[in-house]
Amino acid sequence: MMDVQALRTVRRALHQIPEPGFQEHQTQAYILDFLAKLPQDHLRISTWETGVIVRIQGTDARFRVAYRADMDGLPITEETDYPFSSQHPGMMHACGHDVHMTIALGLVAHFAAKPPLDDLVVLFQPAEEGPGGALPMMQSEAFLQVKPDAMFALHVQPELPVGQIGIKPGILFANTSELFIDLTGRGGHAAYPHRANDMIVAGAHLITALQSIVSRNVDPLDAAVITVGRLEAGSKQNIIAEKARIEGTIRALSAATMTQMKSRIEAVVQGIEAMFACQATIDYGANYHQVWNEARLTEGFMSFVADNRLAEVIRVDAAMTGEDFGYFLQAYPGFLFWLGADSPYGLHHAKLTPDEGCIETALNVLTAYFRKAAYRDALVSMRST
Ligand SMILES: CC(=O)N[C@@H](CCC[C@H](N)C(=O)O)C(=O)O
Repeated sequence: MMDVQALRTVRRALHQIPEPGFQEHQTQAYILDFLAKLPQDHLRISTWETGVIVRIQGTDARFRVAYRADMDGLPITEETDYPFSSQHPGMMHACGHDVHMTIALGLVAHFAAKPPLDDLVVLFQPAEEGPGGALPMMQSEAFLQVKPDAMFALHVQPELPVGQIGIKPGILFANTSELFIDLTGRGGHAAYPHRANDMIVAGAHLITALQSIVSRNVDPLDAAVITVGRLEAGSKQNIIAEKARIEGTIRALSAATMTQMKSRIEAVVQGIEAMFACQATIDYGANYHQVWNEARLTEGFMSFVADNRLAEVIRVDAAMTGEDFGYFLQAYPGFLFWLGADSPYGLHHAKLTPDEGCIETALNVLTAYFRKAAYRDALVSMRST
């Protein structure tokens, strides 16, 4: 394995250059530069949009498996005390994608020097936070040329200690949909509310009404979330706002509940239109398919990691996070696991500080798993059923 200090240097370099989805140009250039310095005999490197696809030729390939890392940052102003904090104002790697990419680069470096049995494809995928790079990458010619038999990924988990891995078969992450609602009324002077149509008041009612959907319409034994993360309205304290924009996300463990929530949102929005005599439009933005871990591969991986004492494996509950890796897992068997990264602040927080020790844990687990082709039995049994 590459030495730990060199990998920390890679993570810190990537941490400094967070970029929005499909704008990961500097990140892509860094990755390509890193890859160019590795032994090239068994590597085939291509790009797709701002992503990178690396194929490592196996020595006795019976299967082709893929490992995916996401690349984009978030529009958050970093508040860590890192000497290597973000150099891109207003952007931060606050979801651990810098760590994910470092692990993927460590994996390529390891197998470039001594190739695995099966073909291993390592994907650097843009735009996980939005608008979603997995689906278009999966449909791209570049990906179809390296179509795998199975796919794997991880996500850092600040709430688990370093050395622990959290996973379960079946659903791990929720179905998600973005939510953008634009309200249009009539602007005017603050002193003449009766001659205007105030979209701040309409927006405030709408946000409150949206909260009733999960609490009053969804079966309490079913898990669902509606979060409004952004509200934009008005220009000055004494001007009545003509427009309001509400941005949020909807999550559900079942696709049927997602459909039900959308139809309730539409009814509530129609009610707001009637109540405030305004016009509303709804846009559901990017929708991510649930992350569903294939049972045989997942159970096999859990036993492999535990039996070889590579990490402490715990069976976790499903989470309401989303991941466009869910699209890959809809089409290809595989799994995603949580990697303990022990940060006092969570994902999407300006002070997220994952413990870099998690990089070593991940590489110990993944290099052993791919080196031993420990997924083969599960794939063989899936072929025969
Ligand atoms: C792991 C994680 O935090 N993923 C994101 C995925 C974003 C999905 C989409 N942009 C949305 O907001 O619905 C998450 O927020 O869970």
